[in-house]
This record gives sequence, structure tokens and C-alpha cells, in this order.
Amino acid sequence: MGRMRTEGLQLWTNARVATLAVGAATPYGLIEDGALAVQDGRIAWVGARKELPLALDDAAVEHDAQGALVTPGLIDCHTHLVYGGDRAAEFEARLNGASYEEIARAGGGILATVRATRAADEESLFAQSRRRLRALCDEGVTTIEIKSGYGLSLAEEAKCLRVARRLGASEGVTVRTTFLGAHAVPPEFDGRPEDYVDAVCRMLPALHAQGLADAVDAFCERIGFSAAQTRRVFDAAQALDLPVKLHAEQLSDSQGAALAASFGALSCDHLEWLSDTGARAMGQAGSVAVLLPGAFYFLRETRVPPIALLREHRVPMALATDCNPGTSPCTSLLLMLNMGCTLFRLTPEEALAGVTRNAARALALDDRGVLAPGLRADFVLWDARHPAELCYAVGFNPRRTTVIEGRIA
Ligand SMILES: N=CN[C@@H](CCC(=O)O)C(=O)O
Ligand SMILES: [Zn+2]
Repeated sequence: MGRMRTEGLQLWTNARVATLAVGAATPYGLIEDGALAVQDGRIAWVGARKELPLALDDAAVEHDAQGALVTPGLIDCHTHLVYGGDRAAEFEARLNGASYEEIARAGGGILATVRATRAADEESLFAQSRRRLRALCDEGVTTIEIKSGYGLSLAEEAKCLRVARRLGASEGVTVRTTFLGAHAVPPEFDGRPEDYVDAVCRMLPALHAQGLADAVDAFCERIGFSAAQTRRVFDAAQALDLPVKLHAEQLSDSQGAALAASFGALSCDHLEWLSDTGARAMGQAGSVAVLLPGAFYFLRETRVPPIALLREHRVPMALATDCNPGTSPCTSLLLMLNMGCTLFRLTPEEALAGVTRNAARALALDDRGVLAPGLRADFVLWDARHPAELCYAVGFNPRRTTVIEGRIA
């Protein structure tokens, strides 16, 4: 390779670097005694220390990683992090026998959180949500997707999306926002779902004009929106060139995945009831399967997403917390790594790709998710010898240091 520019160069040495690059020579792209060169917030070089194409004293700063494991910064690609209140009472009701769907049909569930979110002013929503974001960042999250969906009117959805944007700026992490107006029918549209879908389609251009939505999502389910209603929302998104994602096949096979794939969806999420047709369509469209073991666990579901089918159709798999007050009140992406392996039988390498490389793809971010020259220098140093340890431990946080765009966070 040509001579590397050394001005402002930082070197991280004495690291066990897991690049997570596709087609790497070793599992996880693991490089023992590795080094990383960082310049202008980007990775300038990564490889074995002995192959480093410059002298250590060429670097402005040298960091000794002291044998730490280094992975790409973690990416939580599906959250509903901004919400008011909690649903502990619903949790109790479910333990006493009520089902998630019964509670939703009785006006609880998502609509209970809509009431609490509407009642919260922007500052209190920001403060409540920041605590959750900080818990995630404490475990190495450097990029996060945050959906709206608990406001369900233009003003309230905009409030939640503004909070999401502000959280990114305040905590120094990348926030990608997703408009999920088609999450539930709000009380003012009770019995008039088609009118509400019209309203959602009208909200979209207004939110887009304010720069508040990076993507559009819907809850395609018997307690959510039909495939036909979802299609209308997706048509409106497509008219604005906004990418789509979908809550699909969580509680039933509503054939959402195939529909989303026909719109070139970035991802289809949940997927416990995914059919062979849906998986094939996702594979052909290149949509990522975002698996959400937290919701599977919390709802005590018994049907697991068809992992073998996803592998067969070469669908990239991601893992996310689904952080939300109803089905996954969870702020631990490390726990999702463990649950992805124990509950869904992912390999630890698949699980780690699911919170890095494939999670980046689910958010259409091609500048991160692996450690490779030219990509963002977002990475985490862990007190671990092997990447599988991050999936194996339960309730233990081995994060030592987070680096975002080359700076220690
Ligand atoms: N499934 C729809 N949305 C959320 C749950 C929302 C809620 O119950 O508040 C999910 O991803 O699981
Ligand atoms: Zn969700």
C-alpha cells in the first residue's frame, strides 16, 4: 500500500480486533495482536500489528489497548425508545391471564402508552428517554434507530421524533429516526382506520419536510394494520423516496414480509410467523430480518422465527432490543446477543454480525458495522478474550471504552 498520511494519526495497538468483515480469513475477522490506525474520525488501517505499514512514532497518539477485544460499535436497529410512562400494570394483568392482544383490543397496550406520551411534555419525554439511551450506550451502542408511534397525530409524532434527534446530539451517538404513525389507530379515529391511514399519509410529507424521518415503518398485524393499509402507507413513503421497514409476522402470518420486500424494504422485523414465501421474497429483495428476542421472551411466545429458512434464503439477520414499554422493556443489547443464541439458536458469530454489520444494513448505513479502512472509527474495547464471550455472559457488562468517530466517548 502507499505511504499513509501521518498528520493527526492515532494508533490503537495491543488489541484483539474482531473486524466482523464479510469473507474474512478467520471467524469474526479476528486478528490477534491487531492494530487500528484512525485519522479524521475514520479507520485508516486495520490488521496485524506486525504488518502495520508505518512506525509507531509516526502516530500523533498511541493508545495501548492492553489486550482488549475490539469490535465495531454496536448498533441497535429497532427501538421505540421515546415514550412516556410504563406498562408494569399490563405486565401484571398478563401474569394474571390476560393476553397482549386482549389488552390491546380493550384500549390498553400501545394506546395506554399513547396517552402517557401525549401527556408528557417534550422535556420530560427527553429526560425519561435519555436514561434508557444511556443504559444502551453503557453497553457499547454507538448507533441507534428510534421509532415514533406513540404520538399518532402530526404534532405528537413530531414531538417524539424531535426528542429522538435531540437525544443523538446530546449523547453523541448516531440516531436514525423512523416514522411509525401506522402503529395503532388513535381514539379520535376509533372505528375509522381507513381515515387514520389517510391521516398518516398526510403526516408523512410534513415530517419529511422537517427532516424528522429517515424511514417509514408500520405494524402489519391483526391488531395493527392490514396489508392493504400498509401498502397505502408505503406508497406515500415511496413518493417521498423514503425507505420502508415493517413490523411483520409477529403474532400471525399477515403476509407483510412479502409486501415489504416488494417495496425493497430495508428490513422486516419480528418474523415469528414468517412463511417460506415471505423469506424467499426477503432474500430476493435483500431485506434484513431484524429478530427481536426480547419481545419473544417477554410475551412468552412459543413460535421462534424460522432461522433455518432465513439461512436458506440468505437473508441477513440482525438483532435488536425493540426497547418499548409493552413487549420489550429492555435496554440491554448484550442480553439480546445472549437471547439470540439461547432462544433462537443463532451462532455467536451470527449474533454479533446482527448487532454490527447487518444492523447497519437494516438502517441503510454503509459507513459502519465492520472495522475496515474508510469506515467510521466507531468501536468498542471490551474486557474479553474472545467475541463469543459477549454472547455468553448474562447480566455482565465487559465494556471498557467506546470510541466514536475516533474520539474516546
Ligand atoms: N409490535 C408492535 N410494536 C412494539 C410493541 C409496542 C407496544 O406494545 O407498545 C413491538 O415492536 O413489539
Ligand atoms: Zn417494534
